[in-house]
Order: sequence, then structure tokens, then C-alpha cells
Amino acid sequence: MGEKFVSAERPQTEEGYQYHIACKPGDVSRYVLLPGDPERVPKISSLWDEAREIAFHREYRTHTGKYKGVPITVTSTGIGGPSTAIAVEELAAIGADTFIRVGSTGAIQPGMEIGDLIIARAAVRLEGTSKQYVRVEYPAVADLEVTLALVEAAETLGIPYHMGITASTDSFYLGQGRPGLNGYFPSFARNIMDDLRQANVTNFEMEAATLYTLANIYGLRAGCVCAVFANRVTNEFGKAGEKEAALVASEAVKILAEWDEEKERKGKEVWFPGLRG
Ligand SMILES: O=P(O)(O)O[C@H]1O[C@H](CO)[C@@H](O)[C@H]1O
Ligand SMILES: O=c1cc[nH]c(=O)[nH]1
Repeated sequence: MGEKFVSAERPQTEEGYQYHIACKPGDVSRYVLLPGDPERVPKISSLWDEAREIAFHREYRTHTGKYKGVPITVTSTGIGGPSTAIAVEELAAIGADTFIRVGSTGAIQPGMEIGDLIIARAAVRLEGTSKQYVRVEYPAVADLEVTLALVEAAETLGIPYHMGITASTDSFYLGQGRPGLNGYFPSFARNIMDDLRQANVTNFEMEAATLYTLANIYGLRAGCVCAVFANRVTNEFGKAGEKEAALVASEAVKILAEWDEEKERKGKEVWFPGLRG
């Protein structure tokens, strides 16, 4: 990428390499999958027709390739809002406009098992990053088309899913109602899981609220599909459902590309089922 940057406000090189993600215009598709874990990047891109590593800088690992003929990118965000906001800022600056978080999560409602998928139509903003962008009343809502494409993808592939509202936190432990070290468990943390469960929130993770908030502010599209690693009702934990989440997200990109083409052909701003054919 080189070491010479042209701006302190938006640090990038003359060729347009972005400071953190180390990618430049032309390196990424408009459709980008966003796992937190960099180790998930090759697992996801191995499901595509072709892929190559573009960059691996800090927590940001990027592969670009094709899934069923559609150009697609995956970039890891690392854990939490701050690094996710950086990924969205820099990816959008080089041409990305549609994001799908492919995460792991903790389910808090009964009937959600390890390995199940949850598609989040909205996120509770329990993180801090989005609050540095816009006031707290602003909605962290998923894009309608991306969410619908995730549903269509799961149905097409025959992969079961739940639809839900995620709560995105800055803390995996206290913030998600887990006791801290040596049993530190103040009352506000003790009650958080039950309060959210009563409000029909389905799961905990740490990035969707930041992603949705920034996407809405900037006129980008975002959605999220997560695999349940933690069952907070039965207190079980297991790493399952990653591949299914990756397949659903990749298939959703193929579907979105078709819908985007259909919208353009018919001069419509929003895709709706009646546009088909
Ligand atoms: O598996 P990823 O996508 O990283 O997502 C979840 O896992 C991490 C916590 O273990 C947080 O980033 C959380 O959102
Ligand atoms: O419980 C969980 C599992 C995965 N990721 C989270 O943020 N929480």
C-alpha cells in the first residue's frame, strides 16, 4: 500500500488505498459481506466460484471474487462498533454500497438452538459508536431489500432461519448480562437480558447497530444474518451454523444483483415482488 498519505482528515494514499483496510477503488465489489472474525473470511470465500486475497491489515482481511457469476467481497470488521464503523467508512469510500454482516450471536429467546440462523431486521443501539454519529432516537433499521434477499436466499437454499431484533453491545460479558471476573455483577447488568427478552429482542451481538445506523445515515444498504453460538436460555455454547450463514449471505448477494438489475431496467427505486419477470 505504501506509507505516504495525502490527507489527515481521510487518510489514504495517492492511489486511494484506505488507511485501515488497505484496499483501493476497484478492489471491492459494491456487495460486501462483513464477518467480525478474520478467520471467517477464507471460510466464506471458499464457497464462491473464485476469490483472491486483496489485503490483510490489522483486523481487516479482504477477499474479492465471484459467487454464481456476481462480483462479491468479504471484509472482516473485528469485534465491535469502532472497527465496524471504520470498515464501513473506508469500504463505502471505495465503492461499496451494500453490506451484509455474517456474524455469530447469543440467542436469548426460547426455541433458538445452537447453529440456528437469525436475520436481524433491526438492532437495539446498546453500543457507543453510533452515538458519536447521530442522536439516540435515530433508528438502527436494516434495509428492506437486503433483509428480503436474506429471507429469499434461506428459503431457496432450504436453510431454516428466525427473524428477529438484535441488541448490539460494546461488552460481551457485562453488556450481555454475563457476570464479570470474580462474580462482579451489578444490578443493571443482571437485568439486561430479561428486560430485552420481554421486549421481544432475539439475540445479542456487537456490530449490527453500528452498521445499520451508518448505512441509514449514508444512504447505503445493510442487513445481517448470524449463527447462534450461545444459547442463553439453556446455557449451552457451540460453534455451529457459520457455513449456513455464509451461504445465505452469498446467495442473498446473487439475488440482490438480480433485483438491482431489474430495478434499473424498469426505472424503479425500490424492488418489490410485483417487479418480477
Ligand atoms: O462472530 P462475529 O462476527 O465476530 O460476531 C460476534 O462475535 C464476537 C464476540 O465473540 C463479536 O464480534 C460478536 O458480534
Ligand atoms: O453470546 C454471544 C455469542 C456470540 N457473540 C456475541 O456477541 N455474544
